[in-house]
Amino acid sequence: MSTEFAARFENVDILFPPAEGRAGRTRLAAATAMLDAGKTRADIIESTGVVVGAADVNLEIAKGEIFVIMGLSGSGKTTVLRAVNGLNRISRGRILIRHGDQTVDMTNPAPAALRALRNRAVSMVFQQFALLPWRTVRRNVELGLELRRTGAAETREAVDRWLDLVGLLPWAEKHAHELSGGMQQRVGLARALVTDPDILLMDEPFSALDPLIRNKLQDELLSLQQSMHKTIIFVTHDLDEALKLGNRIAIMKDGRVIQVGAPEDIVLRPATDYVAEFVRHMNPLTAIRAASLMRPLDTGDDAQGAQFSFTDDRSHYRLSLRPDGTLDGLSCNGAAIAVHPVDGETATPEGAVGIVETTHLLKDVVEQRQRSGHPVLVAEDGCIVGWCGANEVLDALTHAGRATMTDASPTPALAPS
Ligand SMILES: Nc1ncnc2c1ncn2[C@@H]1O[C@H](COP(=O)(O)OP(=O)(O)OP(=O)(O)O)[C@@H](O)[C@H]1O
Repeated sequence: MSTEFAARFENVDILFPPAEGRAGRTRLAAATAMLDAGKTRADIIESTGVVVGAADVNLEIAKGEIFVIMGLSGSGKTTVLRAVNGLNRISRGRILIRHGDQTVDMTNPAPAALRALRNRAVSMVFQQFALLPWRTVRRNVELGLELRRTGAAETREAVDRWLDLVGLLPWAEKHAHELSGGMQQRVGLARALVTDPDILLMDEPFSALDPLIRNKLQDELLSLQQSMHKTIIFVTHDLDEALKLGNRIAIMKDGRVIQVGAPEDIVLRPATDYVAEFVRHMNPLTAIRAASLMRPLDTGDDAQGAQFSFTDDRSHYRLSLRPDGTLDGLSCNGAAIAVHPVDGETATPEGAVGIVETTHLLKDVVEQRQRSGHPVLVAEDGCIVGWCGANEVLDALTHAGRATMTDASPTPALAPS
């Protein structure tokens, strides 16, 4: 990956020996040899007592992305996450963390470097919120700044700002037990972000919440991220959550990473039967984006404006593009028809054709089709690049998880008419 990395794992093993000291080291050496000989986790624990938390993990997490680590219980997600801030010791390989213009090697960090990293570069949000019950909301959020000995005025300003951003300013003087679970986790989030870390570690932060609140907090996190651009490493065992939040997802099994990819890579091109099995249970509406399901317009490299025609649901559409790729006009069965860019703020007028961006989800496309009764146009940076009709939507709904949409039956590009 050419983008700047925030964290990089290079051939990382994390093994948990049953004892410390020399006995532990001997067993670790035996376990490492077994790992290299291709023995399973079960074999290794049986003969050496060593638990393989993570094995041969290679990851590059880009600055500013939400990177999700997903897998079943015991697959090694938390083990990997906790290695980023030094809570788990690396047995072999190395982890590099970027902090400002420095690169910190987490293999054997000096205590002072580790403290500085935890105080300034990496913050964590926990599943069970981990708020201090005797402190008010405000005093909980202040914690990280207190450890840094930040001045009172600066602390107040930062805490107020974050409490406001998570919608809890009116609750600043309350205690944790007076807040709902969702509100407590918002405090956890504000507490982690108030120190302005480079990397935010989130370990199943929404798992303890009921589905409605969970969904709301996911939306809030995505909306905060639009302005924060933090590097977030997010652990979950829920594929729908992973697909919704992740720019990229790593799937783990038995301590190993078995696939890393964008949500659509995971859904449409699962690397193994194991991943495909997961994907069969996901919700395609919130996983597939317009870019994958659309039928592309084949405008060529030097299109000088063009006319395209297509048929959807027995209606005939013609669209013309200007030389810069923007829409000039659209007709349905010979009659001009209005279009409306879908921006999430203003509702599409009845009967108008919606224009979604390539990043919009299948659910947005379905909603637009439902609303207008017409296909949906797909744009990228203002240029029309494709459209989604009934067949494209059906294909996406029925083929997702069988990995046939793009591999075995590619949708042909439409040539200019
Ligand atoms: N400190 C530790 N000492 C010994 N074994 C550990 C330790 N931490 C994790 N393990 C073991 O490592 C393996 C991976 O655990 P980990 O907590 O990373 O899994 P996980 O995918 O996060 O699971 P969960 O979703 O249940 O938290 C498990 O077998 C676990 O028992």
